Amino acid sequence: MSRSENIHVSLRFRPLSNKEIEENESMIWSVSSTTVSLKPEWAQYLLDYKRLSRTPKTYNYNHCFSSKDQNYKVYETVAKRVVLASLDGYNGTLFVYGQTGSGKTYTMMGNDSCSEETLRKKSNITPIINKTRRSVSPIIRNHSFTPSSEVKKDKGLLIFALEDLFTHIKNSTDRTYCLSCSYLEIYNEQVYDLLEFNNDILSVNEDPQKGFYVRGASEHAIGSLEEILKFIEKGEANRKYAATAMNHHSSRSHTIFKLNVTSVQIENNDSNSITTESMLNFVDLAGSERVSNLNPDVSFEAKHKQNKSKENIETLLNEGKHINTSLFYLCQVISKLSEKTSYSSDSHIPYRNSNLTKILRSSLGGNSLTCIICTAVPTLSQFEMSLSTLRFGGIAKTITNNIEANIKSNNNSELLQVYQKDLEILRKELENAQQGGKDKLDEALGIRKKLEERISRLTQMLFNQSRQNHMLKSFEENSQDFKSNFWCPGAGDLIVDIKMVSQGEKPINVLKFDQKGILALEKMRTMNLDLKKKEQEINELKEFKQSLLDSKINLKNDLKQALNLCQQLSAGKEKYKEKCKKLKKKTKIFQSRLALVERHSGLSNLNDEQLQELENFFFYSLDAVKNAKFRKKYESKLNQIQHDIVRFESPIANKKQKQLWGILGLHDDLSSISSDSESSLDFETSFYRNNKPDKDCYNSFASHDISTLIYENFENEDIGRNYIKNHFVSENGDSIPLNEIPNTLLNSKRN
Ligand SMILES: Nc1ncnc2c1ncn2[C@@H]1O[C@H](COP(=O)(O)OP(=O)(O)OP(=O)(O)O)[C@@H](O)[C@H]1O
Repeated sequence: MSRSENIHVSLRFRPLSNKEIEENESMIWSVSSTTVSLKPEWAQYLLDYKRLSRTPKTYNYNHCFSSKDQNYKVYETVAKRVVLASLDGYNGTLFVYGQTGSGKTYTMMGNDSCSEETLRKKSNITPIINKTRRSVSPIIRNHSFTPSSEVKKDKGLLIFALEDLFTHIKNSTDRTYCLSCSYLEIYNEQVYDLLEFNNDILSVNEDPQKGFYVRGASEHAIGSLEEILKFIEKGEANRKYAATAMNHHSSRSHTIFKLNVTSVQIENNDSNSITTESMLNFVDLAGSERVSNLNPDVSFEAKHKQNKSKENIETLLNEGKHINTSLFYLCQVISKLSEKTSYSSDSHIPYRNSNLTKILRSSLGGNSLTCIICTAVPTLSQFEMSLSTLRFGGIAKTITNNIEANIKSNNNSELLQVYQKDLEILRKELENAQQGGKDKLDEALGIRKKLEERISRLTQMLFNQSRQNHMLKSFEENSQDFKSNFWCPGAGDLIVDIKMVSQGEKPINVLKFDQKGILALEKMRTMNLDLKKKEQEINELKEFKQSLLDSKINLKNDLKQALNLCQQLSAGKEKYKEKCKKLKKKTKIFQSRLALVERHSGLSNLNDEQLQELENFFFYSLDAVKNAKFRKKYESKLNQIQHDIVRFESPIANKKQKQLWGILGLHDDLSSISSDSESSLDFETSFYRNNKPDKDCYNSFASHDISTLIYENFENEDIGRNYIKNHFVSENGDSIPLNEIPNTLLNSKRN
């Protein structure tokens, strides 16, 4: 069953620093247990100097802490509840928010030493602007509040929380707890692992079930408080700090210390146990800062002989830019969450804008008891920055989270049941022994020792079991990663085992395997084999897919060809149809002709031969008819022509006739004339000339007559011809050769 709970917000002002006291800075805020307001005289002052536009309001929070309050009070008042709830399976987040130098790291980490070692280091601290990680513990940081020799020890909330947790775990008799931790840093928007420092950038991934998580972050099992403090110290040594005007030891990154708390409740009566799993986040944010506050304190630097290089300033500016940007996105998420209605969904909350908001996703509006401690500087000079922090806190406390304990029911192994029974028996024995008075004291102590041993063994077993489960889960989730981390080149399927790792083979992100981890390795080996098989199957499938693709292409081409063929066929079909139509028509005609033929010939059912004969006959007749038609046509034309000839010839003939008759008459006349041939010839020629007969007529008649004339009038032909030659000329005056006089005329004359 989940329940809603608003984010718990408290406000804390730090005391004035030595420097601020020297500069006569005043504390302008008055603080009660739950409210913060400006002191009236300072409110008026700020209004007068226009640093405030209207009368300031009183700010309410779940708790407010004055500059005199110690970390312990803060822990007891606001953090303890969240921390202890983790033992019952509730996720929790404690985070500190505020401007740079306002006491966030002090609140979270304190200024107390965790070990003798760190105390020894204290005297060697040289706060410098650095780009790289330094081996400086947070708990040995140099405070300018009191002389270093008199540093007042004050543990941070994280240390109080861990101490509290371990005390509770120790006192718990019905549950066994397993703790593991990881420590992350977001520097310039990149996520680093502070416990496995190798400068590898980790990615923040999203999982539908888990939500956002940092992939590849190392997780370390914790056996004791000392162990965990060592991890913190290691992480802090890798964290980035730098000196700025506001803080000589300013955090340049956001850090998230994650504590996984798993508990197993041991029931006496049955083998079922309740397992709870929770996550506690301790978030120390880098402080929002003004660019003007970034310059390192010159006097401080001079004191420490520190060179203020241009490069350092650029680094600081870049860091400041990233810090402010991510804080801006955090404020944006907070603001959106405060506006969130029951209708709006998470998709409207811009968690994805930065790694910080992604990592804090479950703490802001998710399943987590969240407690924000806003830290502020109470001075007049930092008024605006403090106001901004107060507003942030005001908005954040309106955000509601849905909280639900992460409880699982779990079946333990038979061994676990045996241990449970053993424990029960031992407890009873102890009770009996304790009741037996002094005599039984030794016995009771012995039983108690046994009981403690069993408990310790059981704890160890549960812890290993939980670790193993955790690892197996990780293997399943990140099998690919594990493969690449543990794959030994050239060793086939073999996995690098612990020995090889210890011999310096150096796989990256090595998990420290305990004996139980070997089991997990075995499982991983099997998984690798499975993976290989799967890869082979995938390859085969890929090949099959390729062959399918090839045949798809071939089929496509075939289809194209078939389509073309279809098109051609359909075009041919059209033609064929047309032809069929024509043939049908012809057949019809033929049939009708055939019928005609049959009707006229009186024949029926003619065979092919007969038909052929008929056809020949038909065409022959047709030719004959055609010829007869032609002949008739041309005969009539011929007649017409002949008729025309006659028509045209008759006047010529008449004329000829007339001329002939004239010639003949002349001839007679000539005969009767005296023998003076020359005169008759002259006459004759002159006649021709005067009558001008046409050339043909002249030729036809004259030649004949001339021959006759020659023959009849000249005793010698040559003399006659010469004569004619000289005197017989054509119409145009040329003399006509005798051989050209047509003989035909002679015939016609005779006729
Ligand atoms: N409540 C307090 N009591 C005594 N000293 C304090 C308190 N809060 C802060 N300080 C001192 O103020 C200085 C700045 O504090 P701290 O480094 O915690 O600031 P911060 O908010 O973490 O700054 P940044 O964001 O720059 O890291 C430190 O020297 C710290 O010891």
